[in-house]
Amino acid sequence: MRVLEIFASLQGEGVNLGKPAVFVRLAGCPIRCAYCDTKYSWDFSAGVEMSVEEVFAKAASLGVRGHVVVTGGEPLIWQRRGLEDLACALRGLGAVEVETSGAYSPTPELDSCVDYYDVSPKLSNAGVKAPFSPFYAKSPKAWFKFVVRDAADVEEALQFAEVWGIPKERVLLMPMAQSAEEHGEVLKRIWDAAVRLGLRVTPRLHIAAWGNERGR
Ligand SMILES: C[S@@+](CC[C@H](N)C(=O)[O-])C[C@H]1O[C@@H](n2cnc3c(N)ncnc32)[C@H](O)[C@@H]1O
Ligand SMILES: Nc1nc2[nH]cc(C(=O)O)c2c(=O)[nH]1
Ligand code: SF4
Ligand SMILES: [Mg+2]
Repeated sequence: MRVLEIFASLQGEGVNLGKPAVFVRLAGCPIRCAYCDTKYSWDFSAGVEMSVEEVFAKAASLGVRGHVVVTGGEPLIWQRRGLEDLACALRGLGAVEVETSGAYSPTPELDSCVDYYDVSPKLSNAGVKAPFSPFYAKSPKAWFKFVVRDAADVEEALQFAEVWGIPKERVLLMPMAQSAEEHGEVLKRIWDAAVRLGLRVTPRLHIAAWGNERGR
């Protein structure tokens, strides 16, 4: 697998917000959202080639236990090429959370070693057409993080959830932002729509604290 970075931080997004965690960021993403804050991950040949054992050893050496986040790029492109073994090995450090666009359903082998899917389905604000696998709507391990920047996006997120049968309690709205300033502004823009439509909002903790600093 090609690995971009392995670091310790707080989970800054989603249902596990605030938990200390080890992050493993894999290279490559074919989806290419306009708002992506990790464009350096798109290249499939970025990062360095590492074995499952090497990734595990580096992740374990950081000393954080309890939670592991596998992200990218789009980590599911590494299915059948080591991702299943990696997820199962990382469980030795804690619960395994996979960050994914939801474009690809997991293999049964991957699913057996994942504790949480942090799915971020793509709305029109991504500026691309990305597929969405209905697998996630039915998975008790999946939570849905919609990137929104205004009230219209909040409406679209709710519609998406309704169309795909995603339970409303599993929906989290997340501000589209790459700086603390932008983060605060977008929170204010989406606030009233979230209240009106009964949707939960979670911040991006690392963006509020550090901006879009790599390794945070
Ligand atoms: C870089 S992606 C990697 C995982 C996967 N490719 C995905 O999109 O879920 C990690 C998370 O960052 C979110 N994200 C990327 N750019 C963002 C931005 N500018 N504002 C808010 N969230 C963003 C994505 O929606 C996703 O939830
Ligand atoms: N602190 C922190 N939390 C995160 N949760 C998901 C991230 C990602 O880039 O996938 C991320 C990230 O890059 N940093
Ligand atoms: S799917 Fe994720 S990594 Fe890929 S471009 Fe979109 S936000 Fe970035
Ligand atoms: Mg990130």
